[in-house]
This record gives sequence, C-alpha cells and structure tokens, in this order.
Amino acid sequence: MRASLLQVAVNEDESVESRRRRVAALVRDQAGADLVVLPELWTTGAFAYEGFGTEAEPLEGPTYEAMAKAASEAGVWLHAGSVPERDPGGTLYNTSLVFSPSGELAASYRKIHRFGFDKGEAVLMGAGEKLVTVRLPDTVMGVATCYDLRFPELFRGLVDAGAETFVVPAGWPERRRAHWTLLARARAVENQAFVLACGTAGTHAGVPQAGHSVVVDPWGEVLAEAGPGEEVLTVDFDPATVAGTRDRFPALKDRVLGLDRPRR
Ligand SMILES: NC(=O)CCC(=O)C(=O)O
Repeated sequence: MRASLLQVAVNEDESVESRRRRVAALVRDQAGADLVVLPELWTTGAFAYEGFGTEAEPLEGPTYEAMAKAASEAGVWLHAGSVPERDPGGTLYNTSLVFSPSGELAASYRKIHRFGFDKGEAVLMGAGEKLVTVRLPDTVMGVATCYDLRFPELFRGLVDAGAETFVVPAGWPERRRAHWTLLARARAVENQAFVLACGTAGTHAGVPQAGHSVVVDPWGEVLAEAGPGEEVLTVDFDPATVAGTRDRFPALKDRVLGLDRPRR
C-alpha cells in the first residue's frame, strides 16, 4: 500500500482560498497512491484561533467540495485532514473528512480531545464523542487528531473497533516535537499498528510548526520521516504486517480489562 502524507506549510502570507487551490493540486499530483493524508486545520492553522470562527464552514463547505473533487480526480482515498466545521446550531468542531476514490464522503470525525486547557480550541470548539474507523481495501483505518495522540485509551478503543492503521492529522508545534515522535511510536508499539502522522510546516499565529511527519510500523520502527519544511512524504507499507506482528507477539491478548481503579 502506498501512502503520501502532504506536510503542508501554513503561513499567514497565503490566503485560505489560495492554499485550498494549492493543496487540491498537490492531492491531484498523488494519482497512483492508495491513500493521501493532509494535516489538521490546514486552511486556518491549528493555533490561529481567530480564524476558527471566520473560516468555519458547514460540513459540505468549500474545503469539502474541493477535496471531494481532488480525491476523485486523483482516484485516491483521501484523509483530507480537518476543517473548522460550524454545525447547523452554530457550534464549531475540529472535523476530519475522509473521501473515497470516487469522491464520496466515507467518514467524518470530530476531534474528541480539544487542545488549549482554558483557551483556544478547548473553549472555542465543541468536543466530538464518537470513535471513527474506515474500512479501506487493504486495512482498517482508525482516525484521531493531533492532541488525541496523548490519550492511549482512544487508540485502544479504535483497536477494539478493528483499527490496524492509525491516521493522525496534526498541527503540532516545534517546541514539543520530541513528544510528537515519541507518542507516534508509542501508539504504534502498544497497539501493534501502523501510525501515519501528518503535521504542518511553516509558522502561523507566532507558533513555529514541527513538520517531521512520520510513518511508524507495528514494531515501532520509523519507516519514513519528513524534515521541517513543506514536503510530500511517500511510503510503501504492507498492512499484513499488523496481523503478523499481533500473531507473533500477542501482547494484545494479555490485556486485563475492567481493572478496579483506586479512589481519588
Ligand atoms: N493542535 C493540537 O492539538 C496541538 C497539540 C499539542 O500541541 C500538544 O499536544 O502538545
């Protein structure tokens, strides 16, 4: 299976509309790949909080339209990263979109763990509540977004739902880059799954982005890693490695479920 992670640069000197056109062209250039992955909130930037409201779209908004078309023109599965979605009631969500090679929406996922503690996304956006998996021809994709990477129980939930390949769009900052790579590898090792983690490059809202998108195999080995700038990271991997690893080293079968927790 061939995947291309499009590590898009999100800088303020480019308009959202121009970036959308540029990214659509980049997706079209990936014809021949099985799966193309975009980062989190690449229209606005994950830290450009004021843009969440001004650039919010209904689910089937301009980014949806452009990405559905690009997926069908390239004939690829497209995890189109996430957009600031405004639902009909006015609530904002950080929503990921997945399109099939015919341009149909295969799934959407509202980010469950919002980043920012008492500001930013955590107060401006609503929280998703549903785990999402998508059956591709050769693997089952489990979807998570950026800060979700810090919450292993979400990934265990995805494994229980059949996930073999986690796709994690992100807007991860340079100052915590060490955590990004470590957490991507940890989620791969503990779940014996592939991790395809696609971040942004550039600087927006004064926050330099880490780049360094990474693809990790079920043994925790890094198969490919991008540099800091805009880059297309293409990797070939064999999804059957997941079943092989889980058979040979069946640690997931040793899980003890329902442990009592000490009272706090
Ligand atoms: N956009 C995000 O979710 C940022 C997450 C982050 O910076 C961190 O977990 O550290």
